Amino acid sequence: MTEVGNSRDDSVPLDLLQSLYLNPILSPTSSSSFARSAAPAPASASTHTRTDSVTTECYGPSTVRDWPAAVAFTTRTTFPPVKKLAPQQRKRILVTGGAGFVGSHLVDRLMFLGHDVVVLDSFFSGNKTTLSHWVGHPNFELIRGDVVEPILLEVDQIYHLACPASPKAYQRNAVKTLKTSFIGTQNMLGLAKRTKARFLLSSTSEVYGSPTVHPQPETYWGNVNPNGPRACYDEGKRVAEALTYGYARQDGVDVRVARIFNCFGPRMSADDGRLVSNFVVAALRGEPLQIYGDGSATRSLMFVHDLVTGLISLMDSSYADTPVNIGSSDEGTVLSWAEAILSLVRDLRAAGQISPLPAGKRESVIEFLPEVVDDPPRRRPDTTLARETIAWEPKWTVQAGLEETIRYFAALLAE
Ligand SMILES: O=C(O)[C@H]1O[C@H](OP(=O)(O)OP(=O)(O)OC[C@H]2O[C@@H](n3ccc(=O)[nH]c3=O)[C@H](O)[C@@H]2O)[C@H](O)[C@@H](O)[C@@H]1O
Repeated sequence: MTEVGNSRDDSVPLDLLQSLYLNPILSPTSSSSFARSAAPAPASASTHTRTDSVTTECYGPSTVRDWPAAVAFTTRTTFPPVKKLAPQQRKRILVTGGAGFVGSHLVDRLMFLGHDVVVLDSFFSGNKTTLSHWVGHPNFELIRGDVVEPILLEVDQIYHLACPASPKAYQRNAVKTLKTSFIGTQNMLGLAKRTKARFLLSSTSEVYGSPTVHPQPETYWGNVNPNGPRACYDEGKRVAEALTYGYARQDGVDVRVARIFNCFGPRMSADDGRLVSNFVVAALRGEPLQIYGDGSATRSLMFVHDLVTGLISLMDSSYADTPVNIGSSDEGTVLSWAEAILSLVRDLRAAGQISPLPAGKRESVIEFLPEVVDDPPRRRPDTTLARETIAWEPKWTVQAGLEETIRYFAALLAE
């Protein structure tokens, strides 16, 4: 695969995207000018060069008159090349939670496509390093702020992603998760109403709870425990959906809702707590892969570049009637995913693509722990609607996505 995207207009070369999360870490010597040689620029691309600084010879009395232009260091950063869009095509896009795992990949894509991107993030579960490569770019703005506070901005589109997504993170502060889902979504819908921006809510497969219908179509209303440990997220996202359609019906806000199914990829944090990051990190460290329960629960795994393509396709489509499942049909048991990850790590090690096991460590084993409360026993999206309305379906195999993720974590752990 050389391009990522759904159509000619929204495609970005894969190696450009990779250069922002993989190449610089894998080859430290290339870090100062990464993307330049590895990645061909798209046809109509412009490169911005930032030069902060002036001279390093400013300490003698003769140069004092140059103050304050002179500073004591010189930095020079070449930004990755971005498309140059005509003013009528170029949008001002707000991404809440843009410093998070999914948000940062979405921001990379929107930046490469040539838009003006504003990120609003509280850094509760996001991380500044995911976007550091754009800081200072004229098309990019990073605001530290919490969506539970209203904000005044002028934008054309809002991708509302802000909310911790891993069960470990969203259960850590259940009330905060609920406030983010309700008040945060209300604030962003209010902003959409005022600015007439199109609004996309990142919802979740967790609105289906422990499903009694399989696979899950958007018409299924779900089976959620309203007061269990996952309720803060499941019910939070359900009320966020209700609010979204409330603003659409009552105030004419132009809305889209994506129900996201088990996404993984580079930039998940090593202690994120979800299946793929936990198993990959454990396998790389030579520690046990811990399965909660007997490993028979199923999940359908989707690689992050596919998700981002789905989000952009949905935002830019005319389909606004109902939520749309964005997920992969590649369903497997938790045990089968653990075994697949162990075997891929073994193969990549044998091929010399990642470093050998740490000294004194043996290859990981699988360990079974007690199951967690209300863990959905199975999950697979029915993606007919996505195919029919936004012409989207995943292009990455789970194996290709896992290999990319393993290389990323191997590089991260080696740092
Ligand atoms: O993407 C989704 O559809 C939703 O799924 C996730 O929830 P969950 O499916 O429980 O995600 P994981 O924490 O990755 O767990 C998947 C399965 O693996 C198991 N698991 C996870 C981690 C681990 O170390 N061991 C283990 O056995 C879990 O018990 C569960 O059965 C996230 O909570 C949501 O943000 C997201 O919207």
